[in-house]
Amino acid sequence: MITLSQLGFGYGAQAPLFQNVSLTIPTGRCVALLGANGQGKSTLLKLLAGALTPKSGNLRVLDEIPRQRSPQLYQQLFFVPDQLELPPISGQRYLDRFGLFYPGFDAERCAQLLTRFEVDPSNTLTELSLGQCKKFYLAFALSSGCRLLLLDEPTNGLDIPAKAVLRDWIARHLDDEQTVLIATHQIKDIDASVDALLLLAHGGVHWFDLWELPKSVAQSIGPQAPEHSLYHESRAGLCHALVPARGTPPCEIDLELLFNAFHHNFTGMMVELEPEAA
Ligand SMILES: Nc1ncnc2c1ncn2[C@@H]1O[C@H](COP(=O)(O)OP(=O)(O)OP(=O)(O)O)[C@@H](O)[C@H]1O
Repeated sequence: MITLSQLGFGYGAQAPLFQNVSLTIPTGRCVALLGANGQGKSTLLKLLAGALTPKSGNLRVLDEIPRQRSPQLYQQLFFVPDQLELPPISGQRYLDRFGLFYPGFDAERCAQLLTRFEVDPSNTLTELSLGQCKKFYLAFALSSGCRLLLLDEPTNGLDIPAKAVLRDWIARHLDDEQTVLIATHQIKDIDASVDALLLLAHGGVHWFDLWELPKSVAQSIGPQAPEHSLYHESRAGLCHALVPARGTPPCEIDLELLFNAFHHNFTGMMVELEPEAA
């Protein structure tokens, strides 16, 4: 589905953002792309979408080289950027015109989503609020039938009901042939929907399969950090810790805790949890 081999990229003369990154993202997964500000989340999505050219290495997306921007790839790849610029036409006209480009576009599903998002497609796109624009474009993306959806901060500007609609759609309508990559700082908005993480930290890209993770790590909450804690932090007077699983029944891991552990480059944690490449 997506393969990065020895990928390198940096802007101009700036220090490289990615160096020798090799990774495979399998088909059918819903992946949260996490990283502190400036770690390269949007850049990675733009590389995958063919908007930027790698400086070294190889990148393949749906068996294509994204930078070649083939119509075959773009019929199956939908990129929702953080900032949208839509033309001064009605939403319906936009869908009638650009929906034709996507063989799997489902106009009925799009209309249903727009109703659930409470966006009227007869309105002119340039007259929509930021959140309404986001909802419109997300409804288009989610009903495009594309095999790869790249969503950059999709919940930014969305109201609370719309976030629930987004989560529900991902849980119920994503099929085995579709992959979703979601760059976000709002992991709690989508944590129930994702089944893998890509963490950008310390110049590396770390893959976590959330189906596999509970086999190696567990979470404990108590008055103090357990002796074998890999990482812990205090929240409202209680200590939330990540500990080696050691045969304990699998439990849900707080993804913010996991992110913080990596962000603070807790060396023991990195050694214990460094995942196998997918
Ligand atoms: N067009 C550009 N030209 C030069 N540098 C850029 C450009 N776009 C991004 N950068 C730099 O590349 C780095 C990564 O930017 P990017 O937007 O990919 O990070 P991000 O992880 O998405 O950040 P954020 O969480 O703040 O959205 C930043 O240091 C940024 O300043």
